Amino acid sequence: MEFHTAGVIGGGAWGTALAQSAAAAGLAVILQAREPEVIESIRARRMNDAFLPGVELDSAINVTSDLADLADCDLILAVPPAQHMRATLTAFAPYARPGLPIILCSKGIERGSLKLMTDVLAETIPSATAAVLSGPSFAAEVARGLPSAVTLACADLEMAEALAGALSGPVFRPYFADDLIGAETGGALKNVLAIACGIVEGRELGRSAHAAVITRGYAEIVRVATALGGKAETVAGLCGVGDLVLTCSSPQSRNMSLGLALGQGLSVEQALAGKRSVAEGYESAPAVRELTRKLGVDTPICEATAAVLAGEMTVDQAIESLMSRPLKPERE
Ligand SMILES: NC(=O)c1ccc[n+]([C@@H]2O[C@H](COP(=O)([O-])OP(=O)(O)OC[C@H]3O[C@@H](n4cnc5c(N)ncnc54)[C@H](O)[C@@H]3O)[C@@H](O)[C@H]2O)c1
Ligand SMILES: O=P(O)(O)OC[C@H](O)CO
Repeated sequence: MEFHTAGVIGGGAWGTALAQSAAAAGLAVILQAREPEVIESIRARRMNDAFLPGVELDSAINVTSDLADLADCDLILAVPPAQHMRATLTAFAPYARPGLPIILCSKGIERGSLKLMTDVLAETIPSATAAVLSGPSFAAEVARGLPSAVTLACADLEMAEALAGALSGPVFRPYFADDLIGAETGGALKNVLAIACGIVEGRELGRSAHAAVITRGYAEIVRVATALGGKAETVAGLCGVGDLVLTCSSPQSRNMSLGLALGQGLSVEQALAGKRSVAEGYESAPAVRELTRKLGVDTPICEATAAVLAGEMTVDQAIESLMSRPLKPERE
C-alpha cells in the first residue's frame, strides 16, 4: 500500500497540526477548512491564526474550502468536532472512493444516537476503510515538532501498520492496533474525566484526590470499552492511559481548563464564554452518561461530572456523592 497524498477535513487546531505532521512525514497535504479567515491566513502567512496561532505551516500543505478537492487523496484524516462528524462525513461521502482509508481523529460520542465515530462513519460512508487515531497529543506541541506517540487502529492490522508508516515522521510515532472500539473509548471518556480532574485542581482538593480520579477514571474507561466490545489492553496504551494522564495533568487541555474554572467557582456559561475552541468533554458528557446507563456500566466520576455540567449538582454535592458511595472491591 502506497500513500502519497493526505486530505485533512477540519482546519481547527488538531486538523492543522495533523496536516503539519503529515507533511513532515513526506505526504502532500490538502487541508479543508470551513472558515474563510483560516483559509486566508494560511494562504497569506502560512499560519492558522484562528485555531493554531504562532506556528508556521509547511509549504507542502495546500488549503481549500471545498471537500471535492480531497477526492483524489490516498487517505483522509477526519478532524471535525465529534458532534459535527456526521454532517461532515455526509458532505464528503460523494467524493469517497470505495475502500478509501478514513482515519477518525475526533474524540467524542454523538449525542442522541450515542454512537462512536466509527459507527457514524459506517452509517455515512459504509464503503470506507475505518481507522482511528487517538492518544496523548496536544496540537500546539505536535505542530511545533515536539515528539509524540499515538495509537492508530484499524480492524485490518496490515492496513493499520501501513497507515502508521505513512503518517510516522521523525517526531510523530503511531503505534498500530486492531481494536477500533478500545481506541475510541479512551479518547471520548478521558475528556469528561479531565474536566473532573480540573475541578479537583480548581477546588484545591490535593494531589491525592487528583491521582484517585485518574485511577478510578481509568477503571471507568476499561469498563465502558469492554462493555462495547473493545479490549482492556488497548485502553492500557496511548489512547487510554496515555491520553488520560496527559489531559488530566495540564491546563493546556481545554477540558481540564474548563474543569479548573468550574472548581474555582465559575459557572459553565462563564467558563465557556467567548471560547471558539471545542471542549469535547462538555459536548460528550450527556452522551457518555446516557450510554453507560444503557450499558448498565458503573461510571460514577463521569456521571457526577455530567451532572455538574448540566447544573444538576454543585461541585460540593458531586464530591459528596462520590465519597459516600458504598465501599467496594478495587478490582471487579
Ligand atoms: N486540539 C488538540 O490538541 C486535539 C488533539 C487531539 C484530538 N483533538 C480532537 O480533534 C477534534 C477537533 O478539535 P480541534 O482542537 O481541532 O478543534 P478547535 O477547537 O481547534 O476548532 C474548532 C473546530 O470546529 C470546527 N467547526 C465549528 N463548527 C463546525 C460545524 N458546524 N461543522 C463542522 N466543523 C465545525 C471548526 O471549523 C474548527 O475546525 C476534537 O474532537 C478534539 O477532541 C484535538
Ligand atoms: O485540549 P483537549 O482537552 O481537547 O485535549 C487535547 C488532546 O485530546 C490531548 O490528547
